[in-house]
Amino acid sequence: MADSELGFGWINDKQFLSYSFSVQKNRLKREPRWTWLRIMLLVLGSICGAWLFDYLYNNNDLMEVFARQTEILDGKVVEVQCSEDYDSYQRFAGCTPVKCGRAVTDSVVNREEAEKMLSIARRGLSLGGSDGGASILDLHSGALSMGKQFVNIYRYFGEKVKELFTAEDFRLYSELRWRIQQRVADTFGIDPNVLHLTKPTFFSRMNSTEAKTMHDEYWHPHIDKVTYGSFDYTSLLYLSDYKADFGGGRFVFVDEHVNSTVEPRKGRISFFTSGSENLHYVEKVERGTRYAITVSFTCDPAHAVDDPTLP
Ligand SMILES: O=C(O)CCC(=O)C(=O)O
Ligand SMILES: [Fe+2]
Repeated sequence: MADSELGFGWINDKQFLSYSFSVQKNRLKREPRWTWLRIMLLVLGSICGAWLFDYLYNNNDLMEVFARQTEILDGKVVEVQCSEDYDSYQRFAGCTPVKCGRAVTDSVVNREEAEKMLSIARRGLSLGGSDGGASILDLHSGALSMGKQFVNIYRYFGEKVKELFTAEDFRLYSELRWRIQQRVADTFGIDPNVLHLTKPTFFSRMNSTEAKTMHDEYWHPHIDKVTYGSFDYTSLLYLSDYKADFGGGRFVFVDEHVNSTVEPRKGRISFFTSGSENLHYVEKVERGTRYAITVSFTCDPAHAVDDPTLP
């Protein structure tokens, strides 16, 4: 065979055979190293790719789950350092937070009781509702979202309200409020009797309808002590289930490095000291409807309110 037919004009058959043998030998020698290098590059590339995808397309904030919807928590408590917010207000020894933190429990209110509270929320909110995605009903003042404003259900609907709620509804509210108060006091090492219910105490209903007024914009980070003044300890009783009833709408504690979420679960109570050590927001609800009730406590007897009662 002529050299030219081989296509390698500058070597003959014998040279070619010996060349290809030595190339194969070298390749065999090099192959394990190259294979490992390729695998390592592939793994590294995949990790970087996944990280980049997550960074570009998912929420950029680092998040950890404090309470997952599927968990049943007896009581999960995390202590955080108290902010100085409480110094701007009168301090009440044995009540004003000196130990601050956040906690979640699924064992204070059962799902049946939460279902009954949900029924109260549905009935009350059926009278009105915001044009945007967030409606509230404040049982204490009677404030109900209506279109782009609020009305007083007790004045606006008069007798109709009496037909809507029963004495049992209000009894249940008082019973659950007292149980929550005891758990809050126990967790933060204070006497439950030094705590007072404070206003606003309200049901909330959130969905994905576009906001029409600033009252619909529940997703801004805020400090309850600043927003509501009298609050020292905030509690939230969730009346629907994250994922099953709605998407989005997780509660988020905003922290320096990693935010942490509470996934609502029917009957779950999330409670925390109300200062800036517990800056938080609610994620936008993406689908379905999310119900909750805010029940909060003050140390200041001047801001105490009685339990709501039948008008
Ligand atoms: O519904 C929630 O999870 C929180 C609501 C809230 O932050 C508030 O009412 O101040
Ligand atoms: Fe809040």
